[in-house]
Amino acid sequence: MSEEKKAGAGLRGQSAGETALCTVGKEGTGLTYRGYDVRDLAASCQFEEVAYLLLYGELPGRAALDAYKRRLRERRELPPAAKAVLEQIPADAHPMDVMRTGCSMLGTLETEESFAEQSEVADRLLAVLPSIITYWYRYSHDGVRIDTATDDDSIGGHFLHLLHGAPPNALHEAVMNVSLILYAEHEFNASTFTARVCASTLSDMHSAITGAIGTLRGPLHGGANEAAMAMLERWSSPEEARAGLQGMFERKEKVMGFGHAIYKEVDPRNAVIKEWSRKLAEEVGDTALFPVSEAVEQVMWDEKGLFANADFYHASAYRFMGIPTKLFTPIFVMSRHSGWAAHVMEQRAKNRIIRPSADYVGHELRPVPPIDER
Ligand SMILES: CC(=O)SCCNC(=O)CCNC(=O)[C@H](O)C(C)(C)COP(=O)(O)OP(=O)(O)OC[C@H]1O[C@@H](n2cnc3c(N)ncnc32)[C@H](O)[C@@H]1OP(=O)(O)O
Ligand SMILES: O=C([O-])CC(=O)C(=O)O
Repeated sequence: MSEEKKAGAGLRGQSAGETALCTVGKEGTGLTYRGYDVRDLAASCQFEEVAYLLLYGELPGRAALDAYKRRLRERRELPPAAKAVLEQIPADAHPMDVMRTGCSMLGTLETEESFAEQSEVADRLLAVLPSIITYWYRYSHDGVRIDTATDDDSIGGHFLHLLHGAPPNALHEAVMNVSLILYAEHEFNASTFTARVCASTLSDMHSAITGAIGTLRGPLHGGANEAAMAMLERWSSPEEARAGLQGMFERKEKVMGFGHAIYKEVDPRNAVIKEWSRKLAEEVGDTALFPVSEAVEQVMWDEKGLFANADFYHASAYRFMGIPTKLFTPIFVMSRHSGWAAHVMEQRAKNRIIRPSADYVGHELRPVPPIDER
């Protein structure tokens, strides 16, 4: 990419507004949610506490957290009309399309009539997104109509329970909790910015979240965790991975799960999820995927100066927990919804329609030729 193109391309380095929710890459590395370091949140909080922090402004006390978790548990059931729609979606549909459709469908059944309802809509979606994806998955793949109204304590546990048909062990529930915290919020990334643009027109919450899901789907953004898994499973040893990477470099292919638009030295989420992936590798007795992942990480750093981003070790972590690859990015949705909804609320609180300008690079003004002369 030329320097001239790079300067303006992708709005890189330009501020597009204010937020009190998050900082990304200050001093090149850190990530904070409302002033808390994400590593501290991941070490000592439940995802529901972090969602509450993002949506309501402060970490909850014990009583507020218990009440919030109860509130979310009560909102896990799908309306019959949503189930009927999900049952029509074929098994080979992409699960991100299912998430997008499910969210949009809910917008027709439980429409946000006024912004006074925004917290209710945000919490309802937070509670029901795992139900949407697992209801469709289990119906289309296993032919069962699951009861999504479980009393699992956590959102991560609820998801794994519905997916596998049995409650998860403590390690898996802990990994899901950390994963959901790490993915929850990231300033003006592409999907969040989509949500804010939509909200800035005074549109409804479901529209903003549906648009954000569509944006997260791409392999340059949330879809990279699935793309990283597809790449890693081609190699069964570090040697194969090193050779495979050389081929990718020669063909100038992107290596998914590496690089970042904002971080320049490290993505702080990577070290956290990597350690949990290592624990899971020990649990399942893995001798291939984790060493292959580490070899890829080393080669990318040594030869390209590129570091693993949040998506890379999520691939192996999710695989070790038996989660199908195509459900990786929907888990990202289940988490990032908390950030998206918080941004929608922040945008609404101090709104001006988001409408930048473009540098025109097309034709000079010219006459319209008669149709037979074109
Ligand atoms: C949760 C998330 O969404 S994190 C991001 C997930 N996405 C991925 O992992 C996809 C792979 N990574 C990428 O495509 C990019 O690094 C992005 C999209 C994340 C960031 O894009 P940009 O900000 O445009 O990257 P940046 O300008 O830093 O790239 C610099 C150079 O490194 C190259 N590069 C960046 N990432 C990679 C990569 N993963 N593999 C190979 N080359 C890369 C770019 O092609 C670019 O080369 P060029 O100057 O010859 O065009
Ligand atoms: O910030 C970005 O551009 C992408 C990212 O890491 C995220 O959304 O988590």
